[in-house]
Amino acid sequence: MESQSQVREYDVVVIGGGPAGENAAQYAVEGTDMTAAIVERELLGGECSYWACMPSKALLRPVAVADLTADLPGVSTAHVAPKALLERRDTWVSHYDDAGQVTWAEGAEIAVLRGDGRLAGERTVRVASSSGDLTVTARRAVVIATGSAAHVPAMYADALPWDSHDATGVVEVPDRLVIVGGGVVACEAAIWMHALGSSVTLVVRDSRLLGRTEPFAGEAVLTGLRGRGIDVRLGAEVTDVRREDAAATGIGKVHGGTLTLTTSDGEIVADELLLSIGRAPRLDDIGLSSVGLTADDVKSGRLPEWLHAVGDASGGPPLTHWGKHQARVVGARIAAAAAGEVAWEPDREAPVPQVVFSDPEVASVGMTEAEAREAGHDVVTSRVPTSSAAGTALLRDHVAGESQLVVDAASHLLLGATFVGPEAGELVHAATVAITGDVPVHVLRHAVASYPTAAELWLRLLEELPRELRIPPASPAG
Ligand SMILES: Cc1cc2nc3c(=O)[nH]c(=O)nc-3n(C[C@H](O)[C@H](O)[C@H](O)COP(=O)(O)OP(=O)(O)OC[C@H]3O[C@@H](n4cnc5c(N)ncnc54)[C@H](O)[C@@H]3O)c2cc1C
Ligand SMILES: NC(=O)c1ccc[n+]([C@@H]2O[C@H](COP(=O)([O-])OP(=O)(O)OC[C@H]3O[C@@H](n4cnc5c(N)ncnc54)[C@H](O)[C@@H]3O)[C@@H](O)[C@H]2O)c1
Repeated sequence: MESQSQVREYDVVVIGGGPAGENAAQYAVEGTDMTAAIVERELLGGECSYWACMPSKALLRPVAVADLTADLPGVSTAHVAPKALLERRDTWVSHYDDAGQVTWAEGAEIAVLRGDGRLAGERTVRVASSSGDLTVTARRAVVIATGSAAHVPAMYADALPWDSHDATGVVEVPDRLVIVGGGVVACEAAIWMHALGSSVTLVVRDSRLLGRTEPFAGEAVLTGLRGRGIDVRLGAEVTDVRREDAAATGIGKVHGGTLTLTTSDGEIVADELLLSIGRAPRLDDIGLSSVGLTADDVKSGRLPEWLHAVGDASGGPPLTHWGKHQARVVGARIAAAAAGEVAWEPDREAPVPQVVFSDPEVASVGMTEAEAREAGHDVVTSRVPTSSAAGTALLRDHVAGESQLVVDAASHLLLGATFVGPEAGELVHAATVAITGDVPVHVLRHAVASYPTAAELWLRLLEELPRELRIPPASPAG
């Protein structure tokens, strides 16, 4: 039990024990004699382990496999068993018990301090818990890794809508579920909730799904969702929400009586509403003003040398792998500085890949065609049906989607890539490597993929590029 006045000192103190915070602590002290502590107020492992990536993918994978068997002659068609599907989810979230992660932290010699962490001055963090306050000072660095929180506009608040915790932690499957939003959470949750038995309506304010990806990817997902019986209303604005007897019944349970949504596309009556309209860094109430900083300072990286921000809290792309990458970079910087060295880093930021585990799967990295043009590149693209390689066509009977490369005509360098269809998430990594390593497309043509693997789609994409991109660009005159 901590006493009111207890003070402890570590080399590195991390506020927030999600994947980004855990990696920052680990990479800062690993192989050194420095000490680290992670302050966590809920479960060590964060959103990703219990309420986001892990449960959502545990729910989606069996659905994808069942879909595949329905499109693959030679095997019997499998069906989703809702109770077993939820049990699989429970296993993957360790029944909401973080003992395994605590064992990992102890093994890495990282202390876990339970409670609410707030900055309380330079290199100082106050940890408040039911067992009293603890003051922790950091000899070297403090890392903010507090994650992000879902947007809930005032219009929705009284209806107590579901957020992603409820959707990934679903216990009671509502008969009629309306999902507001057309982004990643909406496109993934629609699939597992439909598979569990909900009749799903997606209300999308924009004219397309997955607005930050190539338009052809959003169109393929729209066709996929509608094809499985999900009602997708594009360009529909919600103007009013009413609910009878809203009640805080608990995570994943239906939060009260019937809901009525008034939208520009008519009235929708449902048993539950999942709000998935984006997230924002969780930077309120972490004591930034005690060191003269604001949330904007954190998001724009204007921080004193002892303070760092990683993961969703940094305002960067809210993705686990990106947060973990930032954390490895920051951890290495802290370790190097403590040794009087400077950590090696590439001279530009790595490209950010993302996989949307929708139907069909969408994977992208780097710039879209529109982004590349906007950035002033002379752009060449090549787009082919994802079924157009023997290896992709063999994966199932009907391979939906197209895939595309975006290339800079002057340098022959890959600027971006999007894959839609089976194995998209695996196909995109070669693009990430090519962009990170500045491999021009005339060289990539000589990276031979095995026949007949899905990776041979790369050959199809590269062959579709103009012939002049098959040899090195002419050197600039002079
Ligand atoms: C439904 C869903 C599915 C997703 N699927 C994927 C996916 O497949 N792939 C992917 O890359 N990304 C996915 N994401 C995004 C991913 O979950 C986040 O990018 C990732 O969890 C961010 O990690 P983090 O460590 O920055 O923050 P978090 O995982 O949010 O962890 C932050 C931790 O800090 C703690 N904390 C916050 N404030 C304090 C405080 N003041 N004191 C003490 N502790 C505090 C919180 O309790 C939490 O444990 C998904 C997100 C959602 C919502
Ligand atoms: N597979 C993955 O990698 C994965 C899965 C789930 C979530 N995530 C991460 O979580 C983040 C949050 O996901 P998300 O789906 O909540 O956000 P998102 O940013 O992906 O999509 C938000 C959607 O809500 C719409 N919207 C915004 N404000 C609105 C409003 N007031 N009314 C109606 N619609 C509105 C947007 O137009 C968009 O369609 C994502 O940015 C993503 O990085 C990743």
